[in-house]
Amino acid sequence: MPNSTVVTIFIVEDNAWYGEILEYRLSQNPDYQLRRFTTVQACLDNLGEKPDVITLDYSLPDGRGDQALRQIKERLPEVAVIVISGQEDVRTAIALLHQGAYDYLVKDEETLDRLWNSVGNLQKQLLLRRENVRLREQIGQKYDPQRAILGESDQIKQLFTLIDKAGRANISVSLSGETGTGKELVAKAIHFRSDRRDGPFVAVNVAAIPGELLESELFGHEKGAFTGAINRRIGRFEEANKGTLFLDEISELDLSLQAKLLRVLQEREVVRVGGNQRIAFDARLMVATHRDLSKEVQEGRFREDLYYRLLGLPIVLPPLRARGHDILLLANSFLRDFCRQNSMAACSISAEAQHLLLQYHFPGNVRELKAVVELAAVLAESDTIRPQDLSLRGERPNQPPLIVPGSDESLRAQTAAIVQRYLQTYNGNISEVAARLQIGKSTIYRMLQNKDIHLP
Ligand SMILES: Nc1ncnc2c1ncn2[C@@H]1O[C@H](COP(=O)(O)OP(=O)(O)OP(=O)(O)O)[C@@H](O)[C@H]1O
Repeated sequence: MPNSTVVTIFIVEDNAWYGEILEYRLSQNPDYQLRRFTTVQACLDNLGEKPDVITLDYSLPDGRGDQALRQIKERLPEVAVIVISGQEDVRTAIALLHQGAYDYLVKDEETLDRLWNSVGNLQKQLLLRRENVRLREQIGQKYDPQRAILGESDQIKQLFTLIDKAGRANISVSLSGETGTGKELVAKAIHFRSDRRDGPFVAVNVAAIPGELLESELFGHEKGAFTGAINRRIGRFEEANKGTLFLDEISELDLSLQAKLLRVLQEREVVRVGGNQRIAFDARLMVATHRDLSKEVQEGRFREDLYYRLLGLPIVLPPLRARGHDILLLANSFLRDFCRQNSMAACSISAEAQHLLLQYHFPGNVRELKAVVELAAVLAESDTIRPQDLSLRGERPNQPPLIVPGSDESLRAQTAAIVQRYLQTYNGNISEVAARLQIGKSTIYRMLQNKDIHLP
């Protein structure tokens, strides 16, 4: 069954005429296996058939959509429920999405197309999931994140060789490269190629944790070790037992913690803050930094003995601007994924925009490229991305920089700002805004639910 392309869909609709229309539209895909019910109870009675998708009329004779949704989800948490309502009600939509509905559609002239797209997207996700399960079963191992590293340039080919070597040898690995070049991605790839792949991959960004909390984050603490230590907590070293511990931005570790880390690595034991028991750990260490660690040593900010202990196999990630046509390969891949995930028409990049991307210096590297391309897909007024849709720093001096390096949040904030502007212009008319931006109404409802935007 996991390999099958069939999607089982229940249509729950008491209006016979409308039910017929929905069934007719969906029946145009021969892979959709359809069943129709007119009451919540009849739907519940047949959940044993394990439908993949349920389209649920909000007002059924024996129950409202939210109650029905709860009952369905209690019994079949995996099923995707698309609620179809007679009238648009933002509050209800938000509540339903919050309750786990996959989508919320309003009965209007576009419902059939939206339903078709929504179910189409679900089918793609479902098939991917099934394929994934099948492959895992077939090769008897977990998904290989090395496949997630895209690139055909010589630099990336060399990187694959190093990942392979690092996967086979159980030595420390130190990754360096500018922000957003893929250091964490590579660390994960090495972990999943190593014989520790069945153990955990634990990542800690040293720079993101306040100094006073870092020691307990890494090594754990005993109950009452300090104000606020209400319970005992194991640290990341213990958590990574039998797996890999990835310490990002290692150069930000202060000198006193550097001394503690060195001792832990020498003795292969940790002592929780406020405790005295020595706890052995078995984790492979990988570290990353965007700084030149040897320079940090020279300038006295990083201990030399720790540096040599951590260095292991050094891997340097090239900046994106040095990867030639990989830029376009990555851009097209990010664009395809983004359009698919957001039910947008597939976009392409015009020759002029491609030229611009190839010329740009990408200080935020792959992370920046991803954000630029996704934002361009939102801003583009047709299905082709043109140079004016690309928010490249320094390209348009009159505009504030749209993408902040190192921040995945920036795209979200920018998208929200655009949607908010449109909502303002179109007096909060969600259908109008969705149509103009070519995004699904459910995307807007989700943004409202997350309080990224608000109704004017
Ligand atoms: N070669 C690649 N193929 C596909 N995606 C990539 C590639 N390199 C990086 N990415 C994506 O770019 C983003 C940034 O990657 P990652 O977090 O690994 O970078 P980093 O070097 O660890 O960044 P930082 O130094 O800021 O922590 C992630 O979304 C990652 O999946």
